Amino acid sequence: MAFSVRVLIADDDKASAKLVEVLLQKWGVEVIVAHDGVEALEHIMQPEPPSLLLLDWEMPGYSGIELCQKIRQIDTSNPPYIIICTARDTAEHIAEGLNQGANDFVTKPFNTQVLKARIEVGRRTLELQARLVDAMTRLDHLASFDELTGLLNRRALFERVHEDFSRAMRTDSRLCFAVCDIDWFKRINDEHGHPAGDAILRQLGDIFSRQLRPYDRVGRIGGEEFLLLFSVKDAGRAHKVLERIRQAIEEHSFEYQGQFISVTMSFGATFVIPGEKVERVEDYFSHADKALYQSKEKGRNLVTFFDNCV
Ligand SMILES: Nc1nc2c(ncn2[C@@H]2O[C@H](COP(=O)(O)OP(=O)(O)OP(=O)(O)O)[C@@H](O)[C@H]2O)c(=O)[nH]1
Repeated sequence: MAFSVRVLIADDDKASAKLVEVLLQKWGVEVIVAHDGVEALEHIMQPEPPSLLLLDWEMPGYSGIELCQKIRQIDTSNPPYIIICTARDTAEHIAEGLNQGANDFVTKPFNTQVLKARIEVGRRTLELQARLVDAMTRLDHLASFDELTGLLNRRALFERVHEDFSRAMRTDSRLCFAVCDIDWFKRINDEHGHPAGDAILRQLGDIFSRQLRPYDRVGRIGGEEFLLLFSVKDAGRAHKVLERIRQAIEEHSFEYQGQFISVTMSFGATFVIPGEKVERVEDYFSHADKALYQSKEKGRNLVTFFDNCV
């Protein structure tokens, strides 16, 4: 399907605006009309604004040029395509319009063929812009999220963990920092195949997302290792949260191509209290890792807190 644009015609000359409106509608373009600069700006500031603007140079409220200046100050990845319309077609005027942020210029009275061609140029430019924005959004997503589980990847997670730590220190709030690792995952891969292992990782991503609140942090930091960070009042409650997650995993029916596979995870955690000597994320990570090691040593499928393992 052809990429479609919504056009705003801003012109205080009602007859001229009507003429262009009828033409554009005949060409299958969706149109909105404003008869002064203020009304035009209201449309432009809507959450889903028109993407192509045909602005008359001279209008009450704001002129087309003033609107250009205002629009170009808006920080957006999807700026509108602006065509200034005017009878002033000297080189100075054209240059001024373009310098103030217009993309193109059409002279009045309109030549229908030229107007149609210029709108088509705008449509093509907006289509390219939309594709670029889409590609950038997908790249941003790939840079921060683990493709398999849909959770944050290591780099993006640690960035957020550092931010959360600084905030917790400032606001004197407490956090639980936990690492967890699938038990006997090599054996699972060997017995059921690597794709089955991948399916387990994907299903774990769903379990973690369901078990934690949207503002808690969870990410995949290595092959079968995850990191969780959530705010909690005391170590007792932190223990309950992790126990609940451990149990949800133990009780979940992991399924791959009709096979049901038992999966458990071991957890190592530490409770973060602002003002304590240890303040570096890396130190908490190492404490949680030591506690995880103890969970593995004690038989797996366990939650161990660092305080209980030194
Ligand atoms: N399917 C799949 N397997 C992975 C992935 N990343 C790491 N693994 C596997 O995870 C396994 C980890 O094995 P080990 O480090 O020996 O640990 P384990 O078998 O889970 O044993 P414990 O941790 O001691 O309980 C290895 O076989 C890796 O190949 C992945 O993305 N997909």
